[in-house]
Amino acid sequence: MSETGASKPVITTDTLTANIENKLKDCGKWEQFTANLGACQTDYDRITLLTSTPEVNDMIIPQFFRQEKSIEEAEKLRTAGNQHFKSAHYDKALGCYSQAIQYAPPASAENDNSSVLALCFGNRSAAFFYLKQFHLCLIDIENALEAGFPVSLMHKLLDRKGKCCLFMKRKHEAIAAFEQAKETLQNAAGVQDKGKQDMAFLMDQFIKKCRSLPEEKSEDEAVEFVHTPLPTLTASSHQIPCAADFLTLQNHETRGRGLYAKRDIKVGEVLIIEKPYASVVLSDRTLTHCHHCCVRCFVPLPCEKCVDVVFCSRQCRQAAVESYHSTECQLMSCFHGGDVRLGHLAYKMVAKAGYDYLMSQRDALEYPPQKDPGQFGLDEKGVYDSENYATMYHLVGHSDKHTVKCIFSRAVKAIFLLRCLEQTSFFPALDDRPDSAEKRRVDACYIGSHILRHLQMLPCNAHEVSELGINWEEPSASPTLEIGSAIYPVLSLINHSCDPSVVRHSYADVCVVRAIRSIPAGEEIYDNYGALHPVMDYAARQKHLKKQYFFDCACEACVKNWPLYIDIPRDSVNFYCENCRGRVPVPAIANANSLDTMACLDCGKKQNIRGHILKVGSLERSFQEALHKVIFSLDVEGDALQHLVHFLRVVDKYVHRPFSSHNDCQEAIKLCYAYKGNAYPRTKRSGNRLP
Ligand SMILES: C[S@@+](CC[C@H](N)C(=O)[O-])C[C@H]1O[C@@H](n2cnc3c(N)ncnc32)[C@H](O)[C@@H]1O
Repeated sequence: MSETGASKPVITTDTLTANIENKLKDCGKWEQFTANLGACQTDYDRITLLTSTPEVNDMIIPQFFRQEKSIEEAEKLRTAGNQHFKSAHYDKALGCYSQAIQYAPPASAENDNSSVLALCFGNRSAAFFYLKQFHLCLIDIENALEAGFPVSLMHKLLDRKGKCCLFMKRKHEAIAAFEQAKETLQNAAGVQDKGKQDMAFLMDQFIKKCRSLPEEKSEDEAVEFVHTPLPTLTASSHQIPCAADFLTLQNHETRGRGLYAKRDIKVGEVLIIEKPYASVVLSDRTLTHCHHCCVRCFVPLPCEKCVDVVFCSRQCRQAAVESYHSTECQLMSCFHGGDVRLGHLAYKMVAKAGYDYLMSQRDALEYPPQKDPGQFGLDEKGVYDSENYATMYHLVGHSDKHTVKCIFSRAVKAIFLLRCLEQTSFFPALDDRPDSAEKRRVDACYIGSHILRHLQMLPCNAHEVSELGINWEEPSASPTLEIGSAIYPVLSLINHSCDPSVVRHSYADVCVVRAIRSIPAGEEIYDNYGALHPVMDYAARQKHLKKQYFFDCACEACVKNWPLYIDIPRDSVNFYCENCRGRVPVPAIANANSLDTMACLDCGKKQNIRGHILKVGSLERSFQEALHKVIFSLDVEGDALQHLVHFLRVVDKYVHRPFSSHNDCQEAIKLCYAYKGNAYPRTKRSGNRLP
């Protein structure tokens, strides 16, 4: 790795693959090489072939370009921030201070300019204060104190803390901060005695004001900045701990493993709350979203060593460093320059599992004790646990269906990532034993085979981590933004339908799965793989699913060729036949009283379903009102969501899909749930400004 940090041109792994292909063609070895690659049976054989072919191996040298922490750069950015601050451009000042914080090295024994980081935090706290973001200001004051804020300026920081607490009506904290501020005045540099007296007088005035405040309980606003509190499962499954106890894992002849309902599941019930085994934020979000949990950072905290990632809290930073960040810190620009995309996730999965685990589990992973593929990933107690690496190892990869060229490009990427891993402390150091180098070569091929395996399975198993980009003017037009990618071993068990029964939402990087239509006992749970029947026609859906997921969809919407949303007939609704669950067409729900007996289109039986029609019709008004509240005002605090859920439960009982009101209701419910998860900005009035 370059120790100089000098800028070097960076080549993407796609270009690298093309260059290697050209080189092999130029020397007439391409045909034989691809034939050999096509004949390889395992990922280990594939990695071994590429690494033992000099024309390939010698070209896969990641270019390491890293930007170091720099006091000079930090000071430059802090000065720019101060200029914006003086002109009362607090938003711009905030941006500069956040960048300065990225570059400022933390305090250390060798680093006598240690207060730069603390000063940057202090400056940013001032910008938050003037933006009236008192909660965020307090966090940065704590950051400044932790980073060693200079004693000579401490009175200013504590005075700001007092004022923040006063604005937030935290009476006792405010008094304590002003008292402390007064005490530290004696150390204030460059302030005459008279100035100190004036300041102390003002602080006393504030203390008086605080004392006159009523006693109030302060509320923790922190969670509201990013998402509402996580829901809970009523009871969790013994077999799949992050899933509800009414789900079970089964194997289907053509669809493979899937999750099934053990009892009737109602619209709105929570089925799964899963933390990913690993997640990554997208490369354009690395300075706005937490590297560990993907949540939007309002007070970004830098990594202490690299300038490329931010964390939302000390806890996340510590968890990342202890688990995997030490094996990627300083390599982030290499991943971005190499444009490895999902490769970073594959890398992180292997880094998190660790060398010792992967070596010790080699036999168990390659030759699982279970004979039935439907049982793969279950541990010795029969538990399918998302924290168990074996669950991911056995996710469907379809490696037999990829073209040789595709395997080649993924294998190049895997070796690129392996070389990155080799730059870190992941592998044990070579020792003096004569076979040490050879053992390392074999180990490296084995670790590389895991990266390649994940690169093949991630395109059909990884999920996005999302955030609702709230458009307060037109809530129904709020886009769902992709902020990261993650691997959830349980979610990955859910098969696809173009008419899904569940919907997923992110709370930080935790995924919450809820029922979006009624699911009868025994039915399989269906997610959607980006091919929804109301908005994508049959041919486009089939093409997408075949290309990325290698199957022909035979869901009800596909088999019955349901129309697109805009083409769903509005002049007639099909109710369930009491005899055969077939279709009884009803021309106008509103005129149910005038309707007589009607015949089922499927079994021909005549019946009077006026009672059912009236039940649906009686909800029409509350449904429309709730829909209006959600779609036009994103009013999710009242009972709108409850009305929508009730409407859907009743409609599901009596009416066949497709039914346009069913779609409208589902979309409104999804918007409510999306708002409860990651959503930004969460308030209409001020928004939460992004540093
Ligand atoms: C994310 S995995 C789902 C879990 C998978 N069935 C398993 O056994 O691990 C996606 C893969 O499952 C299969 N699959 C998903 N939905 C399907 C469907 N509706 N029909 C047939 N196969 C399906 C396809 O092979 C697809 O690539």
